Amino acid sequence: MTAPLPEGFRIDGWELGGVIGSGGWGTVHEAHALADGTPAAVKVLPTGALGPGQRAALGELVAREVRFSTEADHPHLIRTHAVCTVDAPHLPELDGAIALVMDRAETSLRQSLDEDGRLPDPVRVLRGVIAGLAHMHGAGWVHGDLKPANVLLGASGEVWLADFGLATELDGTHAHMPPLGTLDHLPPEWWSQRTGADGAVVRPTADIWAFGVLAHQVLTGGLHPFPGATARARSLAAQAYARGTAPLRLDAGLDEDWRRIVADCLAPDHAARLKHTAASIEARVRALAGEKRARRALLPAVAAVTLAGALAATGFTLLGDGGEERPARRTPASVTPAVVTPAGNIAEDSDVPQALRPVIVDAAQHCSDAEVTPALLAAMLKTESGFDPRASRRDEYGIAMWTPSVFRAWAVDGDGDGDKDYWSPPDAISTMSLYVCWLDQRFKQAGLPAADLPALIAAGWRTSDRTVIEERGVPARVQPYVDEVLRQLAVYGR
Ligand SMILES: Nc1ncnc2c1ncn2[C@@H]1O[C@H](COP(=O)(O)OP(=O)(O)OP(=O)(O)O)[C@@H](O)[C@H]1O
Repeated sequence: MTAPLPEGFRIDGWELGGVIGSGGWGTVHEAHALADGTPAAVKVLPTGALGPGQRAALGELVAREVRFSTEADHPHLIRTHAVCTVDAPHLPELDGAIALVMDRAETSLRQSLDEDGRLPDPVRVLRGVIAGLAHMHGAGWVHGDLKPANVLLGASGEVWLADFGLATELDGTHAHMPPLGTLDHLPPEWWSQRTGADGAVVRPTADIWAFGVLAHQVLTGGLHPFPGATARARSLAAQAYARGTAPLRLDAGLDEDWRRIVADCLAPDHAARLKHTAASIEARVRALAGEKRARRALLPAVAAVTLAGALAATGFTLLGDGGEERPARRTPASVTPAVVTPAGNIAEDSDVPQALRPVIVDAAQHCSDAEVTPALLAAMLKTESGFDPRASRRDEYGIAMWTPSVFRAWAVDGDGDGDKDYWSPPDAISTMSLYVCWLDQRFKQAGLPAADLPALIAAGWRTSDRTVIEERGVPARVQPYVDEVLRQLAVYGR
């Protein structure tokens, strides 16, 4: 094994700290940006000692990782910020090595399960994992190596999928990948597939199987769903189950809802698993997490209002005639007596239309970062459009005033009608939540002051993540907008 680069070594604009760990291809270091101290992790992949075949394989892995990471920005996918070449003529083994500069995680899910067994909030972690996976599949990618070691956990509670070396773009309904992967998370059909020159066929249903195994592990403090002392034995048990010669025996500690989700993910073959997409599993996990959270926080009746009811009550209908929606003006929300507002929920006596509240609460729950609350989303919507789904201004449209090109890059189908549309409040608000969640994480990673995050998020929404990070605060030109959001936030979140 090559000795690591020394602490203090500089690669382009980054200075290395201590070693975090090593994998099959290289070593991961702590690091920070010389310009502003932004923490990062740098994966150093030496190429010197590799034979030509290995070097080509490594080049391929890096190219996939980088291409994926630049194309698939998402709050639950780790980002590669830069790819550099190590310039160290005095260290021949490392000279010319590839260095990937990434978001820095605190630990991995593997490590947390090994050290702590049961996680404090396993469902939140699973929500992050399935949201990242749903985004990948939606963007036409398969992860191909989903396992606890490839789920990284950030210092502020971020949940990131990592290691996209095996991520492969879907080619129609499946893609090919080299036969690597990890025994413990490979679907049973993998063993009967032919591996031609292109490698094994990998389909989204393989990730769904892997999520089923991972969810079982996370919910049971690390137990694999199939018995066996070794990965080989467990995979044989999974194959026996898939052939129908052994039943699926999930841990007795799983509650009924989770038991159903895990069993669906572990449907015995590709065809049976096909009907459970990452998006449908994500919706079930979110509903489960939302229900439990709502019960815990004793939310008012909003959580029970259905989306359809909410839409009908706003006068917003989704019509099939040429895809045109015809929203009607809402009647003002009726004022109800003030109640104690759980932190971040919307004050009952505020002017946020009642019918929009479940939509906003649901969208905020999609983000696991504490700053993205229903009250913050409501304050931004009020400031943007006064909650008017038909609002427009230059090239910004709808209740969240989305610029179409930006919306397209992030779009979420919040109302589940198969279309992503900024005129639809659930789509516009869910997408807003996803985007501000990402802004929040960017600003935390950049080390901006935690107390300023709501203001910074509002500023980032009006400008960009880069502008706010470069200015290390709210740019003067959007200060009036930010002040208004904060004023509304104080009213809604009190
Ligand atoms: N961005 C990151 N931030 C913090 N720690 C990281 C980051 N990426 C990887 N690590 C940690 O560094 C160690 C090595 O990771 P690496 O991805 O190189 O290998 P691996 O995933 O353990 O194995 P392999 O990639 O060979 O399957 C692991 O402990 C991993 O949790």
